[in-house]
Amino acid sequence: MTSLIHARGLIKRFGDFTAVDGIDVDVQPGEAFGFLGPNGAGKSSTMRMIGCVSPPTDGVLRILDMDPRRDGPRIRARLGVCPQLDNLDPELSVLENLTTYARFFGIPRKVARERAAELLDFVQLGERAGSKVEPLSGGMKRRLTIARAMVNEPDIVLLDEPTTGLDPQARHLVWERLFRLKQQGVTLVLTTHYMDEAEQLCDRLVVMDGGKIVAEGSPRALIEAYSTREVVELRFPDDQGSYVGKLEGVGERLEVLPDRILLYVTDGDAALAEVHRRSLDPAGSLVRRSSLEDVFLHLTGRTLVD
Ligand SMILES: Nc1ncnc2c1ncn2[C@@H]1O[C@H](COP(=O)(O)OP(=O)(O)OP(=O)(O)O)[C@@H](O)[C@H]1O
Repeated sequence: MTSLIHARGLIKRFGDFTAVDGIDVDVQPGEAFGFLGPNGAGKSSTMRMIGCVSPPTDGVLRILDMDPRRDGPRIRARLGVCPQLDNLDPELSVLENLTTYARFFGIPRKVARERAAELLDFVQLGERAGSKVEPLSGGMKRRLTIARAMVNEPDIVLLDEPTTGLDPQARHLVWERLFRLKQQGVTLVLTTHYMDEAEQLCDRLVVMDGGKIVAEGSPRALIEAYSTREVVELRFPDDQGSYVGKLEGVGERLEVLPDRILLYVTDGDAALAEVHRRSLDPAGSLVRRSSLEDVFLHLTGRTLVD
């Protein structure tokens, strides 16, 4: 089967800084594929390359069997994109946000209106068609962005953190719509911080950190591969000084490797937290509270404290 997305040794540099460091990715038709990882892992940079808005610095990238460096506009016409910022037009109504967007793809006005109305029903915003965007809640805006991404009947839908910043109920509504799209056979590629969502939605996941893929597989396989029977109890007081002491106290339950620390947890959703050496102080003994917590939060959607 031909991959819809095929990347080999894909690299993105910003000046001297390497944001995406030689990753390999293949996404098949109908697959829900997730990029998971902490802030700054390189997920959005990867998505922007796939979305043909940012050219790769190096490596092979083929989307829909085309080369983004040559065929960007043709590829973009067949993608649906939900960026992290909704960038909806506040001057336009909910419906017009879709119909205007449809015009960029040369979709005839009548078809655009019909399609937009159907999509608004699909994302449960049919009753808001005539209202302006601004009074909509964050979750509604996100659903509208998903509808907008579907307006050109795309071959691949790219979603950059579709549920970040939403309250649990709004998150659930967005997620449920995405699940419906997946059931309809739409190819989804998304980034997320939440392992629980990734587990429900994604057929395959890559975990990114420091621009590299550090783990890959089905959500279940990843959880099983990185779980142990041991329950790690970590409590982090606010004060950073005593935090270090506490951490040393549970040190035997952390696996400290030359380039990273592995933290194994099995209290419910087992997950792997990888903290690279950059989160250690020069002596290699201090783990900053934010790093461990952030990574754990990003992988599991839960905090370590209590
Ligand atoms: N245009 C840019 N110029 C310079 N550095 C950038 C640029 N875009 C991203 N970066 C850097 O590249 C790294 C990866 O960023 P990226 O946004 O891809 O990470 P991410 O995994 O999507 O994180 P987040 O979850 O916060 O969105 C970060 O250190 C970021 O500061």
